[in-house]
Amino acid sequence: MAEQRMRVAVLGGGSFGTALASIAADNGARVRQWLRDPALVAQINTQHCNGRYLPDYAINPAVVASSDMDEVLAGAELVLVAIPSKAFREVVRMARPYLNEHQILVSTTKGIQQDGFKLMSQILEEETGFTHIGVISGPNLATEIAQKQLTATVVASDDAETRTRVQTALGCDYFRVYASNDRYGVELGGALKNIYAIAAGMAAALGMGENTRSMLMTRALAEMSRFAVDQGANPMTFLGLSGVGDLIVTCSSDLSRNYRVGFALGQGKSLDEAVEALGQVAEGVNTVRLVRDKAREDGVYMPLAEGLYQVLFEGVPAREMARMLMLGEQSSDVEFILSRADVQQAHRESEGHDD
Ligand SMILES: NC(=O)C1=CN([C@@H]2O[C@H](COP(=O)(O)OP(=O)(O)OC[C@H]3O[C@@H](n4cnc5c(N)ncnc54)[C@H](OP(=O)(O)O)[C@@H]3O)[C@@H](O)[C@H]2O)C=CC1
Ligand SMILES: O=C(CO)COP(=O)(O)O
Repeated sequence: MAEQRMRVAVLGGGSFGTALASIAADNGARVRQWLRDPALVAQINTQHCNGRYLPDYAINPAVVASSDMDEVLAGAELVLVAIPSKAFREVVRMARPYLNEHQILVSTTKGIQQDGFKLMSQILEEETGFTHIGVISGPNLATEIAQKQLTATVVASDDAETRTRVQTALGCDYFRVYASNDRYGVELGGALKNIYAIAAGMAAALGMGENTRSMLMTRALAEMSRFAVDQGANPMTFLGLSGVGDLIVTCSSDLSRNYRVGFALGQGKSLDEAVEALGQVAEGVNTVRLVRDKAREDGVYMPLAEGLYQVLFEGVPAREMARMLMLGEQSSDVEFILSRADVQQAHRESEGHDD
């Protein structure tokens, strides 16, 4: 039986990487976790605790941490990369000499690389040229996974073996893994929703109510779908856990770091103060800049991303931006049913009749 244990490597010692490593160990896998901080390595190995990122979590003692990439990757069949987008490529390059084409490589990271607007699995592909590549994304607050709250995620890959192996490695009685073959759509949803989580946190701090949050989330979904179509992706994927599912959790919970950054901004803190106080990655801060620029470049209408960008980087007060957004174009609810162009045309015709 022992020789059938799956061998899993996790790169990253943050909250999500730690939670996933422990789930795989709960499932009986042999798990090695790579992190660069030797003090944290020692703490995980001796106290089975990650005091910096998940202090109250009892990590499965079978997880063995190390700062030695060779040791962590040797013999691994499945490699989960849980490193923030800014350092993702750098860490994959460090790992590259110890990787081989038989391994399954999966990104868990919900961010975008500025250069070329690349998603993380595209970086995995570029750096390795391997075929077994996938992503995990969904409503997965690490702190709740650590509490073994019932949770679901999506593994997305066009490679069936990748999907199945991840479902086997991570699926258990508190963590369900659904499958998708739309890797780009699943990954894009995970990255985009962080933008709107910042806006939702800000709205909450400003005392805005549930109608407002509901409007924000639904219009966020419309905006994300518009962007997905522009990028050649299938917006139907956003109806799943990695789209609307993740949007709901991240826009509703102060366990989300993006939401917390937004909340701090809404309380009047500067962006630097909010990010500093968080002490962890809030991918949405970078993503809003990249998506806003890309939307402008491609002529995609994204008023929420544009508005948030102006609040974050151009000093427009959040309340003033909310007012401007409320007075903006009143368009179609679901554009796949009634197009924006049709609504705009009807307005023009109505104005013509009024003359
Ligand atoms: N946390 C969550 O609830 C979820 C997170 N995610 C995604 O997972 C990704 C990883 O997140 P998470 O675990 O939460 O991140 P954290 O911010 O909790 O931790 C980041 C980890 O990456 C390491 N790291 C950062 N920069 C480098 C570098 N240059 N070289 C080596 N290691 C580095 C950090 O090491 P050090 O401590 O030494 O800086 C730390 O171990 C994020 O992009 C996030 O979007 C997805 C779903 C849920
Ligand atoms: O992606 C997440 C939950 O699904 C985690 O969100 P934050 O990165 O905002 O904490």
